[in-house]
Amino acid sequence: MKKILVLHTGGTIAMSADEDGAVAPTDKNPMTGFEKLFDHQLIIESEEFANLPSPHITPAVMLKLKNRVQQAEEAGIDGVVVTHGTDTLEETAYFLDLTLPNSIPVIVTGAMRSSNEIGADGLHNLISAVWTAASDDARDKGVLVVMNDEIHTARYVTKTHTTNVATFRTPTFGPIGLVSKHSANFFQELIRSEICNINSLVEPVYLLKAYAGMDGTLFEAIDQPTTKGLVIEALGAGNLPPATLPALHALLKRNIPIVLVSRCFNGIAEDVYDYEGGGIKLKQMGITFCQGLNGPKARLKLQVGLSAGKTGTELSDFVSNATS
Ligand SMILES: NC(=O)C[C@H](N)C(=O)O
Repeated sequence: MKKILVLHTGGTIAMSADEDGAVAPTDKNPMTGFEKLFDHQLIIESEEFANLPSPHITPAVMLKLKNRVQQAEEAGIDGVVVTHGTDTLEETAYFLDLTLPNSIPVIVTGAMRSSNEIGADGLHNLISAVWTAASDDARDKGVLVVMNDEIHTARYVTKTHTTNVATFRTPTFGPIGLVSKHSANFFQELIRSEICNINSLVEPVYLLKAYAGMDGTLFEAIDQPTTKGLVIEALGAGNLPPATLPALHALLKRNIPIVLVSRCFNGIAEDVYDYEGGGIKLKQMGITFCQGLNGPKARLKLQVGLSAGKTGTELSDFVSNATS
């Protein structure tokens, strides 16, 4: 019998809709009390993380969650399920993936429909997540996201649709496994990356999205003594409007690390174009290209690297690739 800890943090999975269809957190989490569904597992539930809509989840909460999962493995727990709102689910899952040194399965799940809506998906996702957390095949695979019968890696999964239950997708190569009635089935594995077992957070690290006609105004606005880092979702393969460059030079002059990803849904950022604001020029300025992550995850990777005390080349090597 496996001991599975279910950490409830909130989100639509723990919400209900009123007669007008307005969705809000409930007084009693509707996802608790299902231990009887898992006669072969010992389910331990915890609501210590309150009942937060995931737009209220911060990196500080993610760090507490990381410490709680680490404590659970040291206490002999065989697997952990985290129920979470889907708006920031991929960020919490990736933060845990970057910072958890343990090998037990850690599965993050949620729901796109609240608990009392027709076709509610929360309980099905919770059951799938528990079966995956209890699977020996889910060990040493990093943090996983289980939604809609699919198993995705925290590193690459992203929310692609505002309401659809199939919203979580992994661009390019898809899920690494599928959940059938009572088992988790894997058909891919990730190249594991460095783990930073941090216990504090460096902040603030900003994220800005580039757009046609962008100038330096927003970059000047974050050029503050407190700023610790910046990630830019750049145009195409990794290019920026020329009007942004003076403000970026000013940030780099103050040794503020700047990391660049593409705002494109698929593909990777690389220094291809040799014109003013092109990727080759940006790399020559000292901007680090991050391959394989979206903007929010690259921001977390930069923040975790800084929080682990990385600087200079060590930091740029750490953030330059999803697998580094
Ligand atoms: N489906 C969800 O959970 C969305 C909700 N707004 C949340 O992230 O808390």
